Amino acid sequence: MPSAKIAPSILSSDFSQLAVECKRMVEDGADWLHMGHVLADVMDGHFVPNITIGAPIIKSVRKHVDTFLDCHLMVTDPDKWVEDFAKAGASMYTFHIEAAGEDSKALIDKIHEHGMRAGVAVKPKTPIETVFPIADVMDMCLVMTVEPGFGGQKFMEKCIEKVKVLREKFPNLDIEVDGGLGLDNIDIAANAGANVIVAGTSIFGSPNPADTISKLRASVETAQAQK
Ligand SMILES: O=C(CO)[C@@H](O)[C@H](O)COP(=O)(O)O
Ligand SMILES: [Fe+2]
Repeated sequence: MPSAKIAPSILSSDFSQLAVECKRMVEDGADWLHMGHVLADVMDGHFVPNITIGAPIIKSVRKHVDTFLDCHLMVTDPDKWVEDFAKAGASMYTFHIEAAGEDSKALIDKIHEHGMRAGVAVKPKTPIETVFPIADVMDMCLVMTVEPGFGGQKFMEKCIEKVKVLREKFPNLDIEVDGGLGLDNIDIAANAGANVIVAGTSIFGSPNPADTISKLRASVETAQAQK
């Protein structure tokens, strides 16, 4: 079973202090930093109704931390940004299967050629079976537990069934959950087999982020020990 990793989502950070916020999370025990990217695509409209940050910000953050940068691309044309993110210092490039469709396998190859790990994200309404044909080439599956676009939304428990199905079929795969996760629902995700936990609001909004990170990790490790 792959190890537990806690990835605070910088979407919930103070963007005016981004490097300081990232360093604070690393000092508080974060394994990865989850960098959500929602870019406007002027040709196609938006994948989600929000715009946040892109590769230039990753490049700036990379100067301050050597932590694993887990980049979640919520964009209509994920193929377009691979080179920029690789050059900027991204560690993982996770794209949405809804955006890449039939081109997913070729996109994973391209991400690998650019020296990054490849993650594949699925929105709440997308059946998990859509990733099965590429499961042997992807490095991680991101199961969204909210509709992508914003931090601070309510956890959708029904998405956890997908985590169970994936874990059963792919015991060694990194399975990431993202959206509405915190100490009140982490056990549900951990018991289903998720090992990479994204948490924005619950970590950045905690009076003691180090304690929250440590409790989230303990939940995953306890669930893994019981399997
Ligand atoms: O990808 C996304 C939202 O689309 C996330 O990574 C959020 O940033 C998670 O934030 P919380 O739901 O934990 O506040
Ligand atoms: Fe995310």
